[in-house]
Amino acid sequence: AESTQDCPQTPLLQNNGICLAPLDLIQKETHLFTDRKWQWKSDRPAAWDGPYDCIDKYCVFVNHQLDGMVLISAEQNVHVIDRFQTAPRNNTPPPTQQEPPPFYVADIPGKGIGLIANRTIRTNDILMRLTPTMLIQLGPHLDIDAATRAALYERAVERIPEPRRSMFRRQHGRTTYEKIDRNSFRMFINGEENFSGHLGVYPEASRMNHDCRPNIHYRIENITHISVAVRDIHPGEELTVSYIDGLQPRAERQSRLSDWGFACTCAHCRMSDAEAAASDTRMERIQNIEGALEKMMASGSGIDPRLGDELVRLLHEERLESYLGQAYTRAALLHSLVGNGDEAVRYARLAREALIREFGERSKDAKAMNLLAEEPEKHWSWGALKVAEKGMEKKADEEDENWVEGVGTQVKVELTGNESKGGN
Ligand SMILES: C[S@@+](CC[C@H](N)C(=O)[O-])C[C@H]1O[C@@H](n2cnc3c(N)ncnc32)[C@H](O)[C@@H]1O
Repeated sequence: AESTQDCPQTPLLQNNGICLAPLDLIQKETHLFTDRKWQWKSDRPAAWDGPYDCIDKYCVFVNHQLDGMVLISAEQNVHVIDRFQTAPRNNTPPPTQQEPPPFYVADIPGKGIGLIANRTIRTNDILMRLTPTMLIQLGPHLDIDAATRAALYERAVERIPEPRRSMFRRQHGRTTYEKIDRNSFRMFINGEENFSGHLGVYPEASRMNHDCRPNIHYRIENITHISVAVRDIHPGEELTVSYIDGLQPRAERQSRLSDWGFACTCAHCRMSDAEAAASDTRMERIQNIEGALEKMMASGSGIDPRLGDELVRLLHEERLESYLGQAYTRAALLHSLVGNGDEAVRYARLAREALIREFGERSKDAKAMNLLAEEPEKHWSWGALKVAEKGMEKKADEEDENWVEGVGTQVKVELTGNESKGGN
């Protein structure tokens, strides 16, 4: 690219009259990988090797304390991950002291391989706690041209130590790119900061097939992937997770899964049309209740705790136990607001348990529900509507507007919550 003839107009790409090809063109033609020195912070974090095979700002790093976890990312993310208190797998008790896993790998008709329970698993049992085999920033996965990306991924996979490399290669998918794309879990390692989005590769967890009514919920805490049972599971049952938002009617779910690359054969998708129609009606009702509750709580008026009871009942009927945390929370708040103390406390206990299962011990909503369960009178919602009603009377008398608005705002903020579900 020495002639200036094809140069773009921008002077930024020119250097002393010589037109430099844009970076992606250079990469496309030469697969120009470079090893680098640490640049972002002067100290190299002790657990990390690299940076290797850099393309633009993305390099390969290896963490030799986390069983050789391979990271493809911008260097600053090494420092983000380095702050996490992540237990390496090899710090788990030696195999002789470990219980054998409560599942085995088997061929599942129509689905490839999957996991089957070999003994009874109880609700809230944790089945797997995994550090990633690989972590890939979304940037290189989405932005680098396909040929360079394929070469980069091959180099990165070569750095995974055995036996994890073979396990990676045994995953579903024809190419390395497909194995990453079809099996990984989307995650954010640094909240909403730039460059936070990553794909986590956890081959042991990826053996779980999809079910629209899963018995396993997963969450990712920092970079640790945790699988928890959402109901009791009997020996011989398949362990399943949901790859999509499960609160959708059958046609919508199937369309999303077909975008994902397969036709779902789970029991819920194979139901008769009559059963599916009844299920879809329940799903519609769930959506309508959710909408009504949002409005109710935002306005702070017309609070009807029976809607909370119905929401919880419908989720149980639909076997959507992985969504119970928020539903129990809503039911607890509705009952608390109107002063139904016993019901509020009962739901708050259930909410606390479900929220810890879904979001972990550090869940803020679980802490709020713990307060409502243990010291209800200290919770903001406790009988608040009665107080608000008194306030309304007061407002009518004294034109005191701010007071009632304050209650409405608080209700809205508490209910919306900011904890989100995990997802592929
Ligand atoms: C993450 S992998 C799960 C493990 C996979 N069965 C294997 O053999 O490695 C996802 C793939 O499994 C298959 N699969 C998962 N859930 C399924 C389902 N409910 N119905 C049909 N195929 C399914 C699809 O081929 C999908 O692309």
